[in-house]
Amino acid sequence: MNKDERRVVSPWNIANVLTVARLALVPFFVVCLFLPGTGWRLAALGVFAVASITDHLDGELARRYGLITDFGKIADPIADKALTGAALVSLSLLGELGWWVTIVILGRELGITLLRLGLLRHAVIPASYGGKVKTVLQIAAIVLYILPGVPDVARWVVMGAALVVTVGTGADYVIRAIKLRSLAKRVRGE
Ligand SMILES: O=P(O)(O)OC[C@H](O)CO
Repeated sequence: MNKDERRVVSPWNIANVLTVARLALVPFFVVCLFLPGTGWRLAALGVFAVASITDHLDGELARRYGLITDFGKIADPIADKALTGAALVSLSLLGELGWWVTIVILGRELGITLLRLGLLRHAVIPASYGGKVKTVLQIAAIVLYILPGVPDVARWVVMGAALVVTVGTGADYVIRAIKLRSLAKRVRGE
């Protein structure tokens, strides 16, 4: 074991603080989105953009400075889901996005979160590369829905891609979880 592996990383590091800050921005984003007028819409877009940038930043800082913690591996996807979930539900409540899209995406996100938490005693399942691509696509689609005047076809193409990757990566996590569980059982000799 080298010095770095022995080093204990506090969960209260800059990467995790950014993750928690993203979570804290969610209510401000929702309030701005529901307030009438283009000014508030653009404010909602600004808050959403800042929160989304922290998604990229926290992972980058954690990797670069060795700040990867189990707390971060669990909290980062939860903060992402809270932000995108709040945006999707709000857009559906405003009548700007079909409820079925929100339900499919939230169903996948909730299911994978429960799967992650359920497997915690065996291992922490971090976000996969596909999961990160999925989040970027969801964020891009949501931005197109929030921005006034974007053609419907552009919104649909990006949201369609987000839906496909969301469901596909969800299935991939389920397969990984099944393999992990049977491996853990074999190790315990069950
Ligand atoms: O697909 P998930 O559940 O691993 O979530 C991915 C994260 O949101 C990427 O930052």
